[in-house]
Amino acid sequence: MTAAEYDDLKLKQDNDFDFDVDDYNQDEMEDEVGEDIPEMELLAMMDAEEDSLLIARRLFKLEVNPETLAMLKQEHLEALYQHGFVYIDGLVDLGVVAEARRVAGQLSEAGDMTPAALVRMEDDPFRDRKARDDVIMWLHRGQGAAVNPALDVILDKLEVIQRDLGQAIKLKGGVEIQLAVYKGNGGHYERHRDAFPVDDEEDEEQRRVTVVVYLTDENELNVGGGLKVFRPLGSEQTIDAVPGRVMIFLSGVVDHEVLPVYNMRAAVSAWMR
Ligand SMILES: O=C(O)CCC(=O)C(=O)O
Ligand SMILES: [Fe+2]
Repeated sequence: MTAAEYDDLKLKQDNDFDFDVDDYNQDEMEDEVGEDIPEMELLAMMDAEEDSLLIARRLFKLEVNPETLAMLKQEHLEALYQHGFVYIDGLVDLGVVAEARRVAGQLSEAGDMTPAALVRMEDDPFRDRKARDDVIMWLHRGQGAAVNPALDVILDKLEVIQRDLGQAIKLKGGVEIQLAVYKGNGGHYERHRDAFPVDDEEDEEQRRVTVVVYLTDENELNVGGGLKVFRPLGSEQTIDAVPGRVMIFLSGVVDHEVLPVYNMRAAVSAWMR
């Protein structure tokens, strides 16, 4: 239990005469306090103190020289600053998307990917305990499945995007990249956030920017699997997982949810710090 969660529990205890820790089975309590309540409640408490978008904005640099940008445009960076997210089409060749999708399907069919829900919490404490129905594989450039030429092109694009983002946002340079496949039987990923909002330039723990490249099939749109984003000011929007679309959002700012999906849905997600 983290200190904050402990404080939360203490608060509950102090305020509720009926609450007696000993009445609670330890496992149940772990479930309740350790998993379901804390992150979203903690985030809600933090959001109430200060809008997470305002916190994240403090990591933006004041000036960007557009000539130094290789893939992104200044307007994309401005949208990211304004809204906390932006999506861009046309950055990835659709032939590459189709081939990467084929490989993703093969890897998941062959059982080479791990159900994300089973990934050990120590490996990824923030995210993988949420209800999610995808299978995943970490990608490392030049290794294993990532040597596939189509996946390599996508990893290359992500590197370029990371450099561009680094022109506008103070990043430390770390990245983790994951291939995720939903097999299409109504699976989803419940509402969550990928990180806590930070404005500390030196922080290496929290993910700062999430970049998702969709490896969907243009003939299979409208069969679910949109990404519902909850904007910092409360409104919601669903972004379709259009083939090759690149969705970029501030990891500590934007809650999001993968809506139930009824065909195979593959994506490469990168978390940049
Ligand atoms: O695939 C997506 O659209 C988002 C995936 C996601 O939220 C995550 O892996 O954290
Ligand atoms: Fe996420």
